[in-house]
Amino acid sequence: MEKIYLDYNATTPLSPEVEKSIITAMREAWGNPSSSYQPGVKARRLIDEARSNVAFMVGAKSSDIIFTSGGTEGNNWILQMAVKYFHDESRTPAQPKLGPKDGKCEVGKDLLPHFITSNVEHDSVKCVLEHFEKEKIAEVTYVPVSKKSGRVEVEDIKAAIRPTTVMITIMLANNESGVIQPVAEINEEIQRVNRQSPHRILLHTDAAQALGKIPVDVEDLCVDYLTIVGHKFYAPRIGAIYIRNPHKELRVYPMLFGGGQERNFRPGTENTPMIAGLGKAAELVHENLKEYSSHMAKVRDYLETRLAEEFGDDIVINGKFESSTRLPNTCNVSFVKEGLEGHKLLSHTERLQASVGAACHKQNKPSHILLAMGVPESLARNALRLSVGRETTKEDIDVVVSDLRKAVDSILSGS
Ligand SMILES: O=C(O)CC[SeH]
Repeated sequence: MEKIYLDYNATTPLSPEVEKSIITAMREAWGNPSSSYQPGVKARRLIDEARSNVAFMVGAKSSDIIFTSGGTEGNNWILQMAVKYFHDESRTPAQPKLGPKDGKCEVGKDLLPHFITSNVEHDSVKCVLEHFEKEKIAEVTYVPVSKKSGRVEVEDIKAAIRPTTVMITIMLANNESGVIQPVAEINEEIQRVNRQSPHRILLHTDAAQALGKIPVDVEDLCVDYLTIVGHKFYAPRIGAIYIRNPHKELRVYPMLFGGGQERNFRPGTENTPMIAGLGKAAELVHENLKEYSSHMAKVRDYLETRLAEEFGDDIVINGKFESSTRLPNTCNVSFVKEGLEGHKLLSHTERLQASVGAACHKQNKPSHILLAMGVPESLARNALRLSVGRETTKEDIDVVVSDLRKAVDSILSGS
């Protein structure tokens, strides 16, 4: 029987237009983009067009966009650039910043850059910062999200600032709960702090889960860096980063060295077909976001209505708070009765394809993100993450709810 895919936060298929653009680029723009003859010129033209479309999607200039292999590279690179920026600035104790106590650095102590982040970040941010701590490359404050909203609070971020704070990195929307983080509010406040200080606190957001679902605009968000991930918005497995005015305002510290591509910021012969696909996907988002978002919200809301009709008080929706908003496509639901662990439910469904949390997390452990939001362990263990896509229909939802009913009954009856 045909499967119903409800794991679009894990990854998305290529949209037909994107697939076509990739194939065309493979066939017609196979040249090295640095070559001056026709196949190379064609490739260069496709790359420039893609850069422009990616920039349009996030309200940036083309020159602010640098292509990468994906979100993990982008997040690693941006965090490493912040460390280099800190030492370049040769921050000295003589220039205290707003700090938790008297705002003074400990004179004579080797200063380490300090990062502020949340406790619900994706591993490609969380693990980098943990590595920085372990290797004594940086200090990190993990600001807990409020259990009343699933969001980090602006005041808690401000309270974490130290004289050595070099970057605040908060994801724009969470991959498991869908909760949208107050990145614009935080950054507007930090811009005020920056205006009163000799040192700039850099501002980054991992926009992986937000792109293609909600509006993402670098000026509205007041970010200095933003991570773009293709395979969450029907593009291929490639990505990009946004840097505000690279080398004019913010210095770019390459992680890779080589043949000069990407203005020497990120060398390596460009992956023209995948970049062309990313550009086409970005163009589709720029043109159709309202329609995509509205459809996904309708279908996700229908899903939650049907789940409530079918299971009543035997389920709890995680991440649905009065004081915060969620991505339009994400539903995180826990089954209350004992024995209904998420992974067991999925093994008993016949048609549903979904996950208990992030694809990169161990499926049989309760999600640290749900625990961080205050979801009791028993419910975190029994959670399913259901994320709808552009093509998901209400008929699909009816099938999924019926599939879950059969799975629940089968587990509870011991069959
Ligand atoms: O499944 C997710 O939430 C992230 C995978 Se990159």
